[in-house]
Amino acid sequence: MTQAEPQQINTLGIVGLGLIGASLASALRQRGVPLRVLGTDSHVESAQKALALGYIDEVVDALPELCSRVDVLVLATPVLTLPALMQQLAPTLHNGTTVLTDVGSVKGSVRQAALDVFGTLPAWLVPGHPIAGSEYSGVDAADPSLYDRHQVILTPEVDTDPQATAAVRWLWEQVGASVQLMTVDRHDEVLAATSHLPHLLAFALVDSLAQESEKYEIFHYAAGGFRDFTRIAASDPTMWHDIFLANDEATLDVLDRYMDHLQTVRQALAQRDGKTLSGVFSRAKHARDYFSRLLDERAG
Ligand SMILES: NC(=O)C1=CN([C@@H]2O[C@H](COP(=O)(O)OP(=O)(O)OC[C@H]3O[C@@H](n4cnc5c(N)ncnc54)[C@H](O)[C@@H]3O)[C@@H](O)[C@H]2O)C=CC1
Ligand SMILES: O=C(O)C(=O)Cc1ccc(O)cc1
Repeated sequence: MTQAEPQQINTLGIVGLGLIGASLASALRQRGVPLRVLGTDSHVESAQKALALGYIDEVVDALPELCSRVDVLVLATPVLTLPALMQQLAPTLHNGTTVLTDVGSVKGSVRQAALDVFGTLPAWLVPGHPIAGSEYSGVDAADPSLYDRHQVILTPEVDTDPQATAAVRWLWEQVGASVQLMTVDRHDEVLAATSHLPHLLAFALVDSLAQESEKYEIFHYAAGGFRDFTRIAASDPTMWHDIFLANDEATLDVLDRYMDHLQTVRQALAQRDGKTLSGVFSRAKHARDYFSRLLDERAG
């Protein structure tokens, strides 16, 4: 499939200057991409800090003005804030001169919000999701190399303007990312398995152990595996509240399958069935070894 050439993009807008939004702005700046970047954040100090650090060129708090002054507008706020933002932007976006994209970790809820607000899926809407991030949040966590050699998934629909998709692709490629296209449903299913379920397990494990009688004493002995779980469990509660409520169905599906498998493992342990346990461990190790180069590349 040939890709459309992006129309000239001169001005970018970012709503939400936290980890993901400010990392994008700082990466564009560090790489010398010739774009004027306007931004806003409901937390006034975050926008001022992004300006002071030179990540953005101007703070523009009024959403209609911000939208009307940019070629591409990126929504980089928690997933459940997106319907209200789209509602506020709708009158300005109806002109169709601005490409709208987002970075939300769930895509079905973004599509539904667009349908609710616009009555149809607009040709200038290109939902997206950078598969890059960390347990840190806020403008202070911005990292200009965050997207380097990482993937960004875009979920355009059949009626999406190819030039709008090309513009968003171009943007992410400027900061070192490689762009993949996917359907919304496939995105939410894959991310439920590879990102949302692991976060749910980490939150639940750390919460459960922290509630036991020794309380926090066990954290003194956290090494290796448990330490890795605690890193994930340090992720932002607001962001993950929104992700799980927005992707509940796909997460429940994969959680149920995982719980079935966990029951099998539990039973094997209760019955001292070493053969079954070894089978589980060997297959898991084989999968990790097989994909280790790919996984290490992404971790860099
Ligand atoms: N943290 C991560 O590792 C990743 C997060 N994402 C997605 O990116 C989005 C942003 O996440 P982060 O940057 O990590 O969160 P963050 O908490 O670091 O930044 C979000 C920013 O949005 C601002 N904000 C919240 N509501 C707003 C509103 N109504 N209007 C204007 N600003 C508002 C907050 O003040 C904050 O500065 C989320 O949708 C998340 O699902 C995607 C990939 C990775
Ligand atoms: O820190 C980690 O382990 C992550 O997995 C970061 C992350 C969080 C949410 C996303 O939608 C994508 C990446």
